[in-house]
Order: sequence, then C-alpha cells, then structure tokens
Amino acid sequence: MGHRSSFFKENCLPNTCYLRLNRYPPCPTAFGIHGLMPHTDSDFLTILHQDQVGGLQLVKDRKWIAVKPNPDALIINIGDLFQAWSNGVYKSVEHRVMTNPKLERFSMAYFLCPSNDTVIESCREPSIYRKFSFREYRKQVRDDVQKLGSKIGLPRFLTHEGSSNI
Ligand SMILES: O=C(O)CCC(=O)C(=O)O
Ligand SMILES: [Fe+2]
Repeated sequence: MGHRSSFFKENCLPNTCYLRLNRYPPCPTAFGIHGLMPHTDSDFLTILHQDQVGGLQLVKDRKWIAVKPNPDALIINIGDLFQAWSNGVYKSVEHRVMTNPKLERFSMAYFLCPSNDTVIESCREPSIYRKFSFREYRKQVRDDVQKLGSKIGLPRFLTHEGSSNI
C-alpha cells in the first residue's frame, strides 16, 4: 500500500503488543446483555481466539452479525490504526460480545500495537486523517472515555478532506 514493508517489524515489538484473556461469566437473569460493549480496537490488528460458546458479533452492512465460534480458528480484526494507515481503505471493525445465559465463555486477544512514539501516517494523498502518534491517540481515547463516557476514536483525527467525505 505504499508503506515500507518493514513498518510492522520495526514498530510493533514484543513489549508494545499485549495479550488479553477475557472471561465472560454466564448471565442467566436477562437476555441481550453486553459482555463487552460495542467498540473498535485501538491497535493495528487483533488476533482473536474464542472458545466454542459464541457471543462475538460484528457490524456488517450496518447490521450486527454473529461470528460462528470455531475453537480451531483465529479471527483477525482490523483496528483503528490500520484504518488510518490505509487512509480508510480497510475499516476498523465494530464488535461486541453478548453474554450467554448458561455458559461461561473465554477468549484470548493479542493486540498488535506499535510503540507510543510511532507516528501513524496514511499512505495516500489526500489523507483523510492527520498524522498522529500512538501516544496521542491513546490519550485522546482515554480523555474522551473519561469526559464523555465513550470513545470517539478516529473521527477526532479527520482532516478537512476526510470530514467533507463522510
Ligand atoms: O471476547 C471476544 O470475543 C472479543 C474480545 C475483544 O473484542 C477485546 O478484548 O477487545
Ligand atoms: Fe475488541
């Protein structure tokens, strides 16, 4: 896509990526409860493993669809940084987890993150996002969650060009 092929190798290092282990207890009392609220991941890519219980859903064509559980497969989710880096060609996927009334669920997510100083810059002109460091992105997300109660994410970094195209 016009980026250096060594970009990930140089910027996403073992100590900048992380693994999250998720446990969702059964939720017998109510139907349609979020185990994890709708969100996009603030990284480049997430490699996800879910067990056989199911509950992961993603937005496709503006509708929530369930991801069929397959413990033998890994799911690769595109994150916000990949969207910015590709100038919006690849979209960060919105996803959520619904709880199961009877079964406990486990998942494992590996987040491919760069170092805080890494500058995320789009490969094409005109760029729809201004360039930003991962540190700046994380701070903006943290500040928005604190002040507004939810993440705004990439729309905060739209350029004039990007704003007039959405
Ligand atoms: O548990 C899952 O399937 C999804 C986990 C997830 O989206 C996350 O940890 O960001
Ligand atoms: Fe996620």
